[in-house]
Amino acid sequence: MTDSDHRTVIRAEGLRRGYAGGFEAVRGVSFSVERGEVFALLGTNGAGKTSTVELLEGLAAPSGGQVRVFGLDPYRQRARVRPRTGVMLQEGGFPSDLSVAETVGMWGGVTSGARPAAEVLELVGLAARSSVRVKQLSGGERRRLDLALALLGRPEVLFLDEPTTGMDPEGRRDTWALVRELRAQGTTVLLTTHYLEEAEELADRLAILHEGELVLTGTPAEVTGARPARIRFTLPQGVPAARLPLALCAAAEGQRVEIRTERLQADLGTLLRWAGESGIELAGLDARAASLEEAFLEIAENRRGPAGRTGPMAGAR
Ligand SMILES: Nc1ncnc2c1ncn2[C@@H]1O[C@H](COP(=O)(O)OP(=O)(O)OP(=O)(O)O)[C@@H](O)[C@H]1O
Repeated sequence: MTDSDHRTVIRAEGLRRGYAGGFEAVRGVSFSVERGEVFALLGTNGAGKTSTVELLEGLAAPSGGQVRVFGLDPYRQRARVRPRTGVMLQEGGFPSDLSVAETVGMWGGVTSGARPAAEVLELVGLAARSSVRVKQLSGGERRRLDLALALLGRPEVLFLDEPTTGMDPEGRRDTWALVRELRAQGTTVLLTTHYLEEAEELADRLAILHEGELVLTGTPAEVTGARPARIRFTLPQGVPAARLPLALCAAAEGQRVEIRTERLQADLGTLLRWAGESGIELAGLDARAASLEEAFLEIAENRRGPAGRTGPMAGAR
């Protein structure tokens, strides 16, 4: 069975991308995306996300391996693949003197089966800004316009490269709601993001890239579920951490204590009973399951090369 009659919409196998000068930004990446799925590609700055997505979009040919979208080669068979995809690049680059409506109209003119401009502007929450010139839009509004253009052709597959960068929290929530709505209508979404919360909110599955290699793939629950939860608090002066119940695997620095556990509920119960019975107040008590951010940082830390190629941690700021 081929991908074109199968549920698999995107398939990357041993994908490589080298740049002039010999640097290889993508080093043997394999994954697949199923129809109707939101798949997030995460990674530190320079991990190779954009280099990978451009191969999927057919903007460049891989230097090794293979990519298929709808069972087709997106580079060599671009004319057949492109009309079925929507691409939101990191930089839209449209003429800044045109109004929002003119920009959408111009784009619609070269898009087959385009949605009406008013409909697409309504979708991305820009209807009230349609007569404003592009150069007068805020950074977040420009991202919405980028998204509007990507949605014009009612794409089966939507590539979103850092879609909410520059958006305020409300804009981000609106965009998340829109992505969920598109998924509910059957659109497949491949997303890159620096916001781990965004991946946690949206992704059915995710992959973490590091220095051009895929180091982890799974659902958000699989990625975080394999890691311990943690409980943090500060003990009152005069109460040493040595007095904590032995069953708790605690590490202390002065009065500040951190417990790492795979049995969050049981250990939290033990701790609270002990504190209650001893009349001890646990200041700043904080208990939480492992987050995607922790999984991400762990990978980035463990794999940081001696030459320090790894940039600042995305999402850690
Ligand atoms: N045209 C190019 N020529 C040479 N090297 C390049 C080129 N484009 C990207 N690179 C390098 O390839 C690596 C991967 O870049 P890429 O933009 O794919 O990473 P990214 O994960 O998207 O990063 P970011 O999160 O910062 O957007 C980086 O080290 C980058 O400097």
